[in-house]
Amino acid sequence: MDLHKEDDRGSAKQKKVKIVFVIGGPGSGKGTQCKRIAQQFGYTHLSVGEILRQEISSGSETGSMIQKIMKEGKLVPSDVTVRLLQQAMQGINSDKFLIDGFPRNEENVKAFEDLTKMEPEFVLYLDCPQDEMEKRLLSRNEGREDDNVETIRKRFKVFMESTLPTIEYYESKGKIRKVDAGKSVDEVFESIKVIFSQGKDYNKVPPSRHKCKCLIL
Ligand SMILES: Nc1ncnc2c1ncn2[C@@H]1O[C@H](COP(=O)(O)OP(=O)(O)OP(=O)(O)O)[C@@H](O)[C@H]1O
Ligand SMILES: Nc1ccn([C@@H]2O[C@H](COP(=O)(O)O)[C@@H](O)[C@H]2O)c(=O)n1
Ligand SMILES: [Mg+2]
Repeated sequence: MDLHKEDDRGSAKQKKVKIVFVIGGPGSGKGTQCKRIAQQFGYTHLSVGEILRQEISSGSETGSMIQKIMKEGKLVPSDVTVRLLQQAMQGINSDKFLIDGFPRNEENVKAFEDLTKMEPEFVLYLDCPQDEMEKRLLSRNEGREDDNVETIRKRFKVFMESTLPTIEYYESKGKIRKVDAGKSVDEVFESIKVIFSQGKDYNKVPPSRHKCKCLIL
């Protein structure tokens, strides 16, 4: 991604943009925690699900394609997702992005790396038991078309089958920072604060010790 800024003498120099991905199952609390992180640590929060929902609201043909996929709990093709994400990033003058709900599969990872030539500083993984996530989603009440039992279970399946391999990929690069997201909002944020306050070596998960608390339905 071409992100440049002018220095004091007017010459263009490369802007160092820091990216943190935030992943976790549906209802693990990504949006809730990202709002707090953005506020406390000065990140720009971009929810990829929200960017896709905005495209649906625009009434475009791409939006209606996205709507059908979302209703099914499936994943939008990565070229579409990453193009919309890149446009959103380019429209904001920030050097710290918190990208919520991305990547969701290996295709997302590849499309992001190919298009932007950037890598995340680290990946925050909110690990939450599935029964707790289901309970949260069923009482979320935000009018989301995908918050019904049938679609929620499809989304869990997609998480297990497609997103967990991306967690393993970033684990192999030492980039996963895992927190127990099954606790209260305040308790989860306490663990997250430690990660964002300390150096990037905090809470690395040794590759062989990674375990997800989700169950396949
Ligand atoms: N730690 C928590 N304890 C109890 N409820 C929570 C917690 N974190 C979030 N919630 C609630 O659970 C619901 C889902 O949270 P949130 O929208 O942040 O999840 P998400 O991971 O962004 O989900 P999605 O992937 O569907 O966008 C919300 O109603 C939120 O208020
Ligand atoms: N990288 C992504 C992110 C999201 N989607 C689609 O949007 C839905 C909602 O996402 P939330 O993060 O708001 O839960 C998700 O179920 C997918 O259909 C996607 O395809 N790719
Ligand atoms: Mg969310």
